[in-house]
Amino acid sequence: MGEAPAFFVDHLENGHHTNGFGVKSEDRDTSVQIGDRSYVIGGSHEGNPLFLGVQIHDKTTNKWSSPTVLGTGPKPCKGYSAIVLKHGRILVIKKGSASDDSIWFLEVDSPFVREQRKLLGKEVVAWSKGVRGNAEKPIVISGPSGVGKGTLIAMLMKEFPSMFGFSVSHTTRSPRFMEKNGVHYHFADKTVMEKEINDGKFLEFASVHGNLYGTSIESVEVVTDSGKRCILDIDVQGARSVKSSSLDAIFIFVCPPSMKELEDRLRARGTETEEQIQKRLRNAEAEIKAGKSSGIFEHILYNDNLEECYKNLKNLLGINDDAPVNGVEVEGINLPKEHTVTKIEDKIMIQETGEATKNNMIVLDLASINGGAPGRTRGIVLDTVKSS
Ligand SMILES: Nc1nc2c(ncn2[C@@H]2O[C@H](COP(=O)(O)OP(=O)(O)O)[C@@H](O)[C@H]2O)c(=O)[nH]1
Ligand SMILES: Nc1ncnc2c1ncn2[C@@H]1O[C@H](COP(=O)(O)OP(=O)(O)O)[C@@H](O)[C@H]1O
Repeated sequence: MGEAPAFFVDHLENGHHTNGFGVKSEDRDTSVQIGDRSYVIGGSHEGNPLFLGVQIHDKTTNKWSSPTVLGTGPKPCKGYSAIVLKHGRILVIKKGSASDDSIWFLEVDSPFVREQRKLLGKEVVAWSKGVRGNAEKPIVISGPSGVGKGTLIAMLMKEFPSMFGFSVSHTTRSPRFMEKNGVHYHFADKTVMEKEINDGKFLEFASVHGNLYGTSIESVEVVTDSGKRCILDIDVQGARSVKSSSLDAIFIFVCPPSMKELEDRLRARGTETEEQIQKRLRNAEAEIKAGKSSGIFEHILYNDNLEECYKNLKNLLGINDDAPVNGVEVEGINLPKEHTVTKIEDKIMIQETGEATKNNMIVLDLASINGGAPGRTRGIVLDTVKSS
């Protein structure tokens, strides 16, 4: 898909037009055209006033459709500017919104959306909030049951509580003694979880040791929004799905020193029945093989001596004793309530309008944006050009 020409900002003419659902679009709706399709952004999603609506009009069939909308999108507001970017994204700028909620990307044909469309077998679009600066990449940690993933992650979160946040997965397995719902896992009913997977609420999911596990899009967004670096403890199948998404993570596989040691650790943990231990050990061999040879993981760690392994983990994450470790500051983007938007190459010019205007212009440089749905689009550079 080619990039739209500059100055491509299109508000619906006269603001009123009846769509295929018999719903009147209001004058705060905004539409953009990509090929034969118009994407109309405005109103609410499926009658829910908390979610901004997205509808698609196909010129060739003259039909309207309501796509499945993935990710937590912007809350509806008074008006929007929308502009087509390359790689199947639409930049949506909210008028008169809070500074941490002003810049959004609606992905209509990104690799993530294409993948989800195939998976769910229906029309899909996905929201991703735009943030300034570059947060560190999320971390995916995989490895066989009992190798020490949870232990290593707990050490990292304890030492650097403001830097790392854990993506709390959903699972249909029963909670272990000491495991808390919403902290270690969201313990879920199978039917409910399957429905949510069908509704596109999950970034990835897999059947592991006879239970369903999955990472919801929201669980990743919650961590990213807190300015922390997201850690995902997921199996190899899940890691493969994340690898093909736009999450742009670091992939680490943890190996045991031997199968005998793995078995001893699983038994010593005392959380599984003998039958479950046997199942996990059977699966371990295939997981280790896949972990080492699949090309998914750029780092393999051996967890023999725990302290040494933890030190190696910190090293590969770029944490050493000399470097200060802090959370990432989440900076907002303050935009004028009334404005016009124009685009020249990767730069978006936001010009204040209205009576009390000082004619200052805000420039968003999108040349280095990265990440995207599910999660946040990072790397927006912001500049203010003052009128002389
Ligand atoms: N694909 C996927 N795997 C997960 C998820 N959450 C946990 N897992 C994996 O499921 C497996 C079993 O996890 P768990 O029952 O907690 O047992 P443990 O690994 O022995 O602590 C591990 O390999 C986890 O990495 C998830 O959201 N998605
Ligand atoms: N390097 C290590 N040496 C000995 N025991 C370990 C080591 N790492 C972890 N353990 C222990 O092994 C058991 C399994 O670790 P855990 O973190 O629960 O594994 P996972 O999350 O990969 O299933 C726990 O009882 C933990 O205390």
